Amino acid sequence: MPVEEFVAGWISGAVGLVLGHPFDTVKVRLQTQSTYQGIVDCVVKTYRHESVLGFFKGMSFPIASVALVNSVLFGVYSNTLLALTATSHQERRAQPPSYTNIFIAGCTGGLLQAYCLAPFDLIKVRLQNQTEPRMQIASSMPRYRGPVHCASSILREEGPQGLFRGSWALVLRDTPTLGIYFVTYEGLCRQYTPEGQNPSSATVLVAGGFAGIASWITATPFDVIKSRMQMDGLKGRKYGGMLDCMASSFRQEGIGVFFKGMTLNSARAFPVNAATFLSYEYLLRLWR
Ligand SMILES: C[N+](C)(C)CCCC[C@H](N)C(=O)O
Repeated sequence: MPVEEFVAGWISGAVGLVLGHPFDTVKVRLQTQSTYQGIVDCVVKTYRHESVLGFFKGMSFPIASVALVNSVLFGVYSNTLLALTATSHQERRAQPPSYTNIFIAGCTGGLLQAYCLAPFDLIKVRLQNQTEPRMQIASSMPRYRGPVHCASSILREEGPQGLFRGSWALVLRDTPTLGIYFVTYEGLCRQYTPEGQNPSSATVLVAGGFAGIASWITATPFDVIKSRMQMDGLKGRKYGGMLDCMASSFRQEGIGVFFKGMTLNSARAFPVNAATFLSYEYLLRLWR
């Protein structure tokens, strides 16, 4: 089993993650809290109240887990393609796999990475939603002191299954949309690269960026539901389950609720995934 893909997936994921975290924090807050009027309002309030550090809340666990999550995504994707088409990463430029196989491999990678991601993503979302400034008076101490305290509190208060809250919505969000992700990336690379050659860095950046946007636009409706399910349970249970969460969000806020955070998801997706694919391709070529 080629190991390079796993390692390249890990490093490239970390690069993308740091770049995109501030966008992600604002998005999570807009999706789950109704105190903000919009992106600008949320940015201003976060900055005033919590300084620039507020935007980086909840980042340490994703950094630690991106190794696992992204290496599972890229590693499973590449190895599924190997099983389906009997071509390794090096051979794929000369013998390009069909889009159906790329889609199936992307979905398989997406499904498995969603399960690894679930507990880390939950902790990230809970920490991002703490709006207390870092330095404070005892009366407004945030509920969680950090990622480890957050994980242990959830285990204690909500049980082990509490750590997987929202994981169904996460699986539904990631499985088809990671198929779309790789199909878009490959499609754009092929479009702009002469046959049999490796795509140029500019092509990889643009194809990666648009793959991220296509995947995040389609993922946003389940992303909203996922974030809301993850916050549920913090102050008692509000939703009877995923379907109930969808129905009651729709009833209260209309169809627009499923598109909350779409602008930010797309704005974040371009740089994050351009960087991810560029470093991924670069590392794999380096190790050949
Ligand atoms: C499938 N979905 C769009 C949800 C995620 C795509 C993941 C790509 C990258 N790790 C990122 O954070 O943008």
